[in-house]
Parts: sequence; C-alpha cells; structure tokens
Amino acid sequence: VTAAEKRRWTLNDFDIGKPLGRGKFGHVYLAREKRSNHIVALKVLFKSQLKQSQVEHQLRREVEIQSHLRNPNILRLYGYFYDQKRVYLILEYAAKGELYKELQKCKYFSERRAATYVASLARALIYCHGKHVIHRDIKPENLLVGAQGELKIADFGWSVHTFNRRQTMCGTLDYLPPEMVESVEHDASVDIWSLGVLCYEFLYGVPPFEAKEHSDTYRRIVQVDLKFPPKPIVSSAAKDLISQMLVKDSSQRLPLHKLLEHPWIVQNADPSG
Ligand SMILES: Nc1ncnc2c1ncn2[C@@H]1O[C@H](COP(=O)(O)OP(=O)(O)OP(=O)(O)O)[C@@H](O)[C@H]1O
Ligand SMILES: O=C(O)c1cc(-c2cccc(F)c2)nc2ccccc12
Ligand SMILES: [Mg+2]
Repeated sequence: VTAAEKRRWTLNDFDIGKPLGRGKFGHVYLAREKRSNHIVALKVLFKSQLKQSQVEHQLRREVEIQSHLRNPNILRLYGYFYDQKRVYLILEYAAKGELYKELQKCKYFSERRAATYVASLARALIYCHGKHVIHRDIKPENLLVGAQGELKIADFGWSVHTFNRRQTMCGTLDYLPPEMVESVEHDASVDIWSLGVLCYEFLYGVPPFEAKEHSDTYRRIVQVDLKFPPKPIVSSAAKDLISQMLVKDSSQRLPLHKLLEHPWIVQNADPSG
C-alpha cells in the first residue's frame, strides 16, 4: 500500500467541485487534492443511511478489497476517511461518466465497440478472480468510462449490497445467473454469465431475459430462454460467444481466458482496450 493510502485524509485536503451524480447513500463530487492537484471523485456517504440499510460492514469489507485492486479497467479507490456524519471515499475520476448513458444514446454498440468492451472486462475479471474476488456485479450502471474511452468497473463490490438490494429492493434481476436467482451458492462463473448478459445488451440494446414482470424475467433466466432478435443484424460469431456464456450449468460456461481467444473477440476487439 503506497504512502498516499496510509495517510490520514480530511475534507480540508480537497477543493470540492461540481456534483458528478447522486447515489443511493449520498452524492459524488469532483474534487482536487490540494497538495498534488490530483483530480478525484469524492463519494460522500451518510452514516445514518448506511446504518439504516445495515451496509456498513459490507462497505468496510468492499473498501478493503477495492483499495488493493490495481487494474486499468477497475476504478481505483485511493483512500477513505470519515467525520461525525459522513464517510468519504476517494475514487479515481472517470471523466466520460456512465456507460449506460452512452448505450441509451446510441441504442446499441457496433460489434467492434462491444467486443473491445467485453475483452477489457474479461481481462479485469480474470485479474479479480486471480485475487479470489468475484461477482463484481457488472451491469451498465456500474461501468464508468475513463478519459480515453476505456471502461472502469466502478461498483467496488456493492455487489453484495446490490445483491441484497436486488432481493429486498427488487431492482433489476436481469443480470443474475440462474444459481443466484435460485440463490444457491455461486462462484466466479457468475461473472461469466453477467458478462454474457452485458455483451447481449451492448449488441441489442436490451438485456436477453427482459420481461414486464419480475416473475417472467425469473422464469426466462432459469430456463435460459435466450432468443436473438432479427434486428439489429448481429454476426453468428457474436451469437456463438453469447450462447457459450449464458449456460445454466455454471461449470460449462466459457472460461474467461477462452473468451479472449474466441474468433469474435479476436476479430473485433481493439487490442488497446
Ligand atoms: N469515479 C467517478 N467518476 C465519475 N463519476 C462518478 C464516479 N463515481 C460515481 N460517479 C457518478 O455518480 C453517480 C452515483 O455514483 P454511484 O453509482 O457510485 O453511487 P451509488 O448509486 O450509491 O452506488 P451504487 O450504484 O453501487 O449503489 C454515478 O452514477 C456516476 O454518474
Ligand atoms: O463512525 C465510524 O467509525 C464509521 C466508519 C465507517 C467506515 C470505516 C472504514 C471504511 C469505511 F468504508 C467506512 N463506516 C461507518 C458507517 C456508519 C456509521 C459509522 C461508520
Ligand atoms: Mg449507482
């Protein structure tokens, strides 16, 4: 852990800039650390709300995990501090904001753009799994975009929280694989499933098992009711990859290192990621 992470941060160390967005437990602000002039995103979480939602232990554990993850496609957590009422997380600033806004704007991505994103996320997940960190809860809302257009997995483990939120706050089930929807224990292959769902949504603009009612989404997931719409036109190589990821038996899903060798990725992903 570098010297920067060890030091005691306070709010006085930062000039606070414009709000970047509102989250479940507070606001995120653009900020500049005064001594280094380093631009960061300062995520402010209210202790009262964290207590109310009983997530303070998860927050501590995930901050612990996140501060040790170093990968170009995972948003850095540089440090944290807290005062009487709030907890502050010092995060890498993702200059181009949320990926899902970009997806909404252009409806769906080209095969080259989708493959480039999927390859960079696969590399980040291989890195996470190598450190026994799983289920980073990859869905468009949790993906931010850096200044050079590179993807950043930005949820730093809210996955446990989000998972509970999904169960209790009935957020979207769309990204859950069968074993999570049927809430049996799960392993790193849950991320392969979610990446397959994400790849489908990048190419078609909607997640594969979307339905009006939760119960219908649930059924479509556990039955792996995977259908490819006639529009937009998508290559059979892309459909082949998605079909190898969205497999009910988690041990049969395409391993992430095999994904990086898949023809669709090899032919479409920009190596720089
Ligand atoms: N590091 C960052 N760089 C740029 N913008 C950010 C960053 N972190 C958060 N934001 C913006 O602030 C918004 C809220 O942040 P975030 O989603 O992390 O809060 P949250 O919703 O409480 O977290 P979660 O979605 O995991 O519950 C994001 O949607 C995004 O627009
Ligand atoms: O008053 C505290 O000691 C406190 C500390 C932390 C905390 C400590 C380290 C890392 C982290 F992410 C959060 N979270 C809280 C959440 C709710 C209420 C109080 C606290
Ligand atoms: Mg959010």
